[in-house]
Amino acid sequence: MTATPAIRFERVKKTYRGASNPALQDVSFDIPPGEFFGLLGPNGAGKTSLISILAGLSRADQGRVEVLGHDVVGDFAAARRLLGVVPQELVFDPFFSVRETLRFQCGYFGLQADERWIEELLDNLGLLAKADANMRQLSGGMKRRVLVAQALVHRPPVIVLDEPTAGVDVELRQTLWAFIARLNKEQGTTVLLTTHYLEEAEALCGRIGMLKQGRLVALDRTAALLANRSHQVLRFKTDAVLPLGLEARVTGRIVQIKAHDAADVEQVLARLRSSQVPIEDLEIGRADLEDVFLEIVGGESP
Ligand SMILES: Nc1ncnc2c1ncn2[C@@H]1O[C@H](COP(=O)(O)OP(=O)(O)OP(=O)(O)O)[C@@H](O)[C@H]1O
Repeated sequence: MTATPAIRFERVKKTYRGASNPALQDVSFDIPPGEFFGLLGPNGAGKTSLISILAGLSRADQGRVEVLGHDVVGDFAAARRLLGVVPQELVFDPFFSVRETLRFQCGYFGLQADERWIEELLDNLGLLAKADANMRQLSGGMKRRVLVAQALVHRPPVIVLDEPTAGVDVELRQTLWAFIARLNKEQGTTVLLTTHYLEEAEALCGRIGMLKQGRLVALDRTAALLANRSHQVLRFKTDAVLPLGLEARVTGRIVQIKAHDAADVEQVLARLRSSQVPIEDLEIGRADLEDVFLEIVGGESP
């Protein structure tokens, strides 16, 4: 017998009023307990819509969504209590302190505040020094840390993070991921993450789903997604303009070109040489998740 999935999406459809295209079209997949799952897709693919339905903030037109077997509509209170949601937007009551915000959140779930756990959260998220500061006095990065603590304060077995690292500094990203990875590993907490940072998803997520225009276009183990790509990638830096017709991914000075075999590599290098393109720091590597993403989702940025 298979365990009840931590999260189940079953034929979820959603079209916003007045929209010409559906935001979600027949999305179905399960996330088993204990998994670290990454949901990827370009802007407007439907990631936030799916998470809003899961969190009970929005309703699907059709389909069913469950958290550990509890329907998010019919059994809303139970489903919501099992979820810790870190939303994309920073919304707070500015008159509470950090500690009060966390205590208040426990009350929302009808639970007694667990002071030891609150201290642990404050400590692990680097918030101890700000624990008694009013929310309005905090920087954006600190507010984001509180959002994470707030999502975890009732010890949910399933955590949902909607682009938690958008625009945050390296230190917070590292602190956050170390803590979430520990909860996943040590307590078996299920994690559903959306992010535009594909290196993050590649490093953290055991399995990945990709949405495109509201449809699930890929669903596999991260390692399998990477292994299925047969090509290598030629990476180098240059300031010069590339020869016309050479298909490349360019990020600032960094150029990446697909190469299927050694003959391909030779051919690309010969073209660069004959066009007198000076190159630095040349390396040949494996395709990464960004290559896979671009191949599946088709040219739209993550
Ligand atoms: N409240 C709304 N009313 C109308 N249309 C909406 C609403 N929210 C989202 N949409 C539309 O639904 C589609 C999916 O949007 P959604 O925010 O779910 O995508 P996303 O994958 O989270 O994008 P991003 O990466 O930019 O956050 C988009 O076409 C968007 O314009």
